[in-house]
Amino acid sequence: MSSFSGNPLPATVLGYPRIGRNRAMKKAIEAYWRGELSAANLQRTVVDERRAVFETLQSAGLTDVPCNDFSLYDQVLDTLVMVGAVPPRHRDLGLNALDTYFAMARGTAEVPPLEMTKWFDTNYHYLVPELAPDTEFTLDLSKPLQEYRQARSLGLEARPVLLGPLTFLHLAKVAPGVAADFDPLTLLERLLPVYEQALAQFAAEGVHWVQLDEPVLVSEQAQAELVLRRLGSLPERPKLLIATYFGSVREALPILRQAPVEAVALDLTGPAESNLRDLAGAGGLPGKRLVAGVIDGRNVWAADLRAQLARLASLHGLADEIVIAPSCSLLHVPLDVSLETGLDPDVRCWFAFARQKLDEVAVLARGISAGPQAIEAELQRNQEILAHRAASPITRDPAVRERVAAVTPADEHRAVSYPQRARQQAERLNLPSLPTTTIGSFPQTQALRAARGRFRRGELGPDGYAERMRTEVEHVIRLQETLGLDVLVHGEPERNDMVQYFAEQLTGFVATQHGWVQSYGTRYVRPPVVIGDVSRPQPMTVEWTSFAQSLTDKPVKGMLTGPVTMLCWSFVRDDQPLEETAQQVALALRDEVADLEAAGTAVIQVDEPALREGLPLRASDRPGYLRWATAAFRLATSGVRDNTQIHTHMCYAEFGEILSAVIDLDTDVISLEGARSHMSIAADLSAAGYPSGVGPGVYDIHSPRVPGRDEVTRMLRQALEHVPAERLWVNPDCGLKTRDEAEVKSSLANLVAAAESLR
Ligand SMILES: Nc1nc2c(c(=O)[nH]1)N[C@@H](CNc1ccc(C(=O)N[C@@H](CCC(=O)N[C@@H](CCC(=O)N[C@@H](CCC(=O)O)C(=O)O)C(=O)O)C(=O)O)cc1)CN2
Ligand code: MET
Ligand SMILES: [Zn+2]
Repeated sequence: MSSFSGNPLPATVLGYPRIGRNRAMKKAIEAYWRGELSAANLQRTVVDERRAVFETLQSAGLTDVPCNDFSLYDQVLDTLVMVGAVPPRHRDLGLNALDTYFAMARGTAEVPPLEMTKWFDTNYHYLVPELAPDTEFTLDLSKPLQEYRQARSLGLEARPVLLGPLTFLHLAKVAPGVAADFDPLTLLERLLPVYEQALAQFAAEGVHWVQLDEPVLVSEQAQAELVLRRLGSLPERPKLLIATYFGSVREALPILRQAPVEAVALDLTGPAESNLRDLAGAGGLPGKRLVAGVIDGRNVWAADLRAQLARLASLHGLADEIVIAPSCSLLHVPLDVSLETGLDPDVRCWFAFARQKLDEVAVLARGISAGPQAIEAELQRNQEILAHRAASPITRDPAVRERVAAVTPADEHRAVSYPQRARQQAERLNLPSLPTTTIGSFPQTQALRAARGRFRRGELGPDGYAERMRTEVEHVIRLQETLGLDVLVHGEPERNDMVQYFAEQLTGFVATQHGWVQSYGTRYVRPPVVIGDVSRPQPMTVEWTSFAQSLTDKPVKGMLTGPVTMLCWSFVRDDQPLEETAQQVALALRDEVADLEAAGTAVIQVDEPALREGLPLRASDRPGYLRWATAAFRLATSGVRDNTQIHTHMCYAEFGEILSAVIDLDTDVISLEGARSHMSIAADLSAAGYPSGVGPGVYDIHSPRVPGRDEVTRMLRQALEHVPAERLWVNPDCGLKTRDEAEVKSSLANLVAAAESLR
């Protein structure tokens, strides 16, 4: 589609990716951290990349463009700064505003950072505000105003995006040292005046519209009426768009209808399509603008434009005005599919990344304003692409389907129960009590990544690359032996990422070259795409694991990524239930597990860090999800002999709601993250009747801080109050890939010393 020139169309986006062209933001911010770029030059990059996005949005022909959706790290952190809620420990460092910001994000030698956790059910992580009964709020509107003024200088009347007060308070946690029963929502009366001042300042600046993001309305309505009434009834304010996303608003719909605001954004994709029925049933949004989220903002499939036009037509009369948009910020999809020159063009055209989604909203807007005949050519081409995909043999593999159909309940269960297996495993492995291990990855150094870069560019041949990786594996094995760890790992040096690495080897997935999506701060991932039935043409990890095992007498753990995590961190098919794809991935992994076992691997870890993240936001959808998710994991792992030990690992989780699912996985050992409350997870698991081995992470790998021996010993003593010694494992709380070798050495030495002192 060519770029637009003509009247602006009733089309917008709720937010756009901010990683910059060619990952410019990552590169600039990390250079600043290393002291290689000045604050002024960092700011220059921000302005340049911000401008590039404004220009992209403008050239796509959108009527309304957002601003303040850019960020140096995270939009929740930006909101925290906007309302002046910097925690005392970061404020007291006495740093300038920029360095205080990064101190909250990353911590310093003196103080830990804010906690990081998942943004709803996505793979994006935000920083968790810490609030206390005495938290005071003061307004700092400089960032939103700066972005607004930049847009205006480019001839754009942009719409500042603010995270709304309800969502901000819901996402916050109780500050350290404050009673756990303190409810941040009680600060609403103190926070609302700051939002009122913000709206007043925007009005004084001449801002037309402000977008308040309140995704929490999808699951929580407490105080919503009050907030919308208070902000809506301000005398001097810009028009207000209340943006909801990640699901249908149900109970919040009457509140949004009644609220004295000018516009509401609703997710109308996937299961949230029920918003459409509810809207019609409720009599629409009279007197308001509806920002209709008809384009899926979280997945990468080209939209069915004709179907969306029909859906938009059904909205006729339900609002005063319809503006077409993606269902949520485009933060969660890659920038531009036209960069993917490595993809088969016949497949590439099935996808729409952020840039292509702009064209989709624009073309739909044109179809609505000027009639479908005005976009006949686009509709035609779109139908051809969809028909081509539906008929493509790539999408269906009869052999895979037959195998899935033949799965029996027996395939999803270990032959004997845990106590019996545990005895046989203990005999085979002969481990000391409180066995020590790590979660899999060792530091992914710049040198390793550079070697992979040279390999990709053809400057290093496959043999040279494999040799380089073997050298690394050997180094990691020797290091672990020197440290005295009990169950070793090969270190995962050959993996670009724990999901992409497997996707690159499985039929049915495609990986991208440039499809970066922000995961947190300056850490990005390239989620692969499931385009067809999944199968495993050949073993994926056996050579590396066997090589590592050949170097040592200690057991080396095989290391795989589980079916649920493979799907949660990929873009999934929209033409079949997730459950079916999960079974396909599980069968591929089951074969890998069998091959590892046949090669002599006695311990196999299948990571499921995303099990919690995949939990549906709505409680009523959860049991169904947990049923198929745990079944897929067991399908992948229960084909082994009794004396093969299956581990899993989970992180980034509030485990409370999934404890019984964790038990249902029926693993022999689980290692868990729990940076804040390490040992309470041990208590919770044992209270829930968890029967098998558990390694509650004894230190936080997200921070460069090295834990002392006594600290680790203390943690283990706490854990021992809940977990009997013969079932307690000693490990960090996640993989070590983001750390450097010096930190890893000292931390693991202290970990091993602590375990030994307790034996
Ligand atoms: N998929 C996924 N989701 C996840 C996690 C995860 O591990 N994977 N963990 C949690 C999030 N944590 C994360 C932790 C670290 C990184 C991370 O380190 N990302 C790297 C990129 C990792 C990667 O894909 N690396 C590739 C490409 C590296 C690269 O940039 N290469 C250069 C070339 C290097 C050179 O020639 O010098 C280039 O392409 O320009 C590789 O190693 O092969 C980064 O942003 O820097 C991401 C997420 C939750 N979600
Ligand atoms: N085995 C993986 C690693 O150690 C597990 C990471 S979970 C995000 O990196
Ligand atoms: Zn982890």
